[in-house]
Amino acid sequence: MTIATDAAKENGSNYEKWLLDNGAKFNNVVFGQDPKTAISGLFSTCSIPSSTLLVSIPSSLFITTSRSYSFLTPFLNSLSSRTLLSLCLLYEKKRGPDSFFHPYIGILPKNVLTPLWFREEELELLEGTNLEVGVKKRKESLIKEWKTIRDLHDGITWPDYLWAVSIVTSRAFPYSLVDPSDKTSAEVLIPLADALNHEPRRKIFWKYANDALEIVTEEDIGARAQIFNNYGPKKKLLISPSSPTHVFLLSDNKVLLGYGFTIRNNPDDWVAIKVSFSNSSTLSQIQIPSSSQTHSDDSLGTNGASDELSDDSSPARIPSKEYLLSFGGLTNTRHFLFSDYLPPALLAQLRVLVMTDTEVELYMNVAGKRWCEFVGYRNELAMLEAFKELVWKKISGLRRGAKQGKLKNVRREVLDSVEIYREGESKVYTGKHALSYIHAYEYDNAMNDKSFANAIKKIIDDVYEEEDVVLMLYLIYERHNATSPWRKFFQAVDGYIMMAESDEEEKEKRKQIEQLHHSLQLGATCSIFSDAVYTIDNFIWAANIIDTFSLTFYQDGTARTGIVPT
Ligand SMILES: C[S@@+](CC[C@H](N)C(=O)[O-])C[C@H]1O[C@@H](n2cnc3c(N)ncnc32)[C@H](O)[C@@H]1O
Repeated sequence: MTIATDAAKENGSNYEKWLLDNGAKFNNVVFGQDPKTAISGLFSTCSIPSSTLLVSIPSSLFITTSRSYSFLTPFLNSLSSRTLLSLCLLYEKKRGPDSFFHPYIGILPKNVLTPLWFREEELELLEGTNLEVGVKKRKESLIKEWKTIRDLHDGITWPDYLWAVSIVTSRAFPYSLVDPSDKTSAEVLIPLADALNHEPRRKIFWKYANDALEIVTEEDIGARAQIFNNYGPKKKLLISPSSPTHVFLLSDNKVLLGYGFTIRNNPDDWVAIKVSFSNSSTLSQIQIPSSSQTHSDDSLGTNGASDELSDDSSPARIPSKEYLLSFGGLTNTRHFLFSDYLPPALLAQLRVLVMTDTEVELYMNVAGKRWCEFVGYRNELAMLEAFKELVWKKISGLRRGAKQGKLKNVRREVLDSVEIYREGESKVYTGKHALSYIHAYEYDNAMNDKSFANAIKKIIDDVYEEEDVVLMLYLIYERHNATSPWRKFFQAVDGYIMMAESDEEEKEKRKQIEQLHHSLQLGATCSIFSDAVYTIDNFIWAANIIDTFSLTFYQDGTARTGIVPT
């Protein structure tokens, strides 16, 4: 969220005149304020069809490091391009009315509420989130950079520097837009183009032509509607575990860190999650860092993310597992989780992590093209447990952090913004990814089958309370369904018998099942549950399957039971 000052508002008309006098073009577009949020942006004056040029800004209005700023020379090889551009902006600001850019600088916000501007107490609100560690690191590195340049321009204070960097972070465009051959991470400030606010997935196109940046809408815009930019990638990205491109999607961690606002139900939300390997393959040894790394904040363009295995987290201490991981191209332990996307590489890595020695040995001989998609039933269950543990550690960290936040000395806008961010992160962890993976005979599946659900409701009062029984009946029901999607699984476990510890135990189990069978009065109530199919032996079979293959998972904080069939 930017805080527009009165001075900035007053300067608005000067600014517009400056833009027009210097060749900027507005095509049925005006500056305005969103009536609900009071955020300034660009609005249409009439309806605008797709493919229309909205604004055009000549390059003479751009602030770039390629202008001749001689004070930059000693720093060209030592400072980041973002810092260099920040120095140019500060230089223009210090020149006051003598600067050509004075009208532009006058409309820039006095602060940008990214976490770099948070007070100590406000930073506590980030505990347990992806940003917790990233923000501290980012601030430290900025302070270090500031110390190297603070004597320039007759002295640069930390607040001056923070302001300039925040303006660049929240408003600059990648320089490659102006010069596609530029492979550096240089950025450029483009007045007017930076007046557009962000909305995910908006179809807008920027192009550099005739020495000007042109912004073209790729969708129809209604009359007097706000015109949005999409600060994220303009092309649909393939989400691929081996490609870092999906980190360009502007999830709330990036939006908050780079631009100082958050988006409720952001469709582009993701979280970074990291698996650490240790010397043992037991579940308890899975170490999840208290907060996974985050990426450097971003401009209106994109930034890459690098990933390295630290010595500590290297699987090298388990030679055979290390071999399996490198064979499968799975040495990158950082993954990006979306609410509806679970990276296959993460699951494959967890399968390796939880492998027993026997599984490692067997798998070394058979690992082929479909690498680590499935190792075995035991392994699959252990892998899901590991995944659950990993995700639940993150969720409980988020919950703990939410409670710890002290509300004293916390600004309302920061509280609201962080709350939306935390909610988004939590939704990613509790999203459908794990549940869709467990395409199991779980309660919801069963109750989605109408004839089964109707029949069940006749015999069980509280179906939710009796989830296990529903699951047992559903297993038998599906086993006798010729087109069941789980036929392969049924074949694999056809002769499955439960090994009781003793005869006594076996007798006791049988007795309990007989009692259950009797109490349900199945055939008498409903033809679906015919006595010929719902025999005591089939009940025992279903109970065995549940005992062996079921696992508990959590949906919206409630424990549910499911079976992993393949
Ligand atoms: C490139 S500027 C956009 C124009 C800006 N609103 C202005 O008045 O100059 C980026 C800043 O606009 C604000 N912004 C952009 N999109 C927003 C959104 N969807 N919700 C809230 N604030 C937004 C944030 O303060 C962000 O740092």
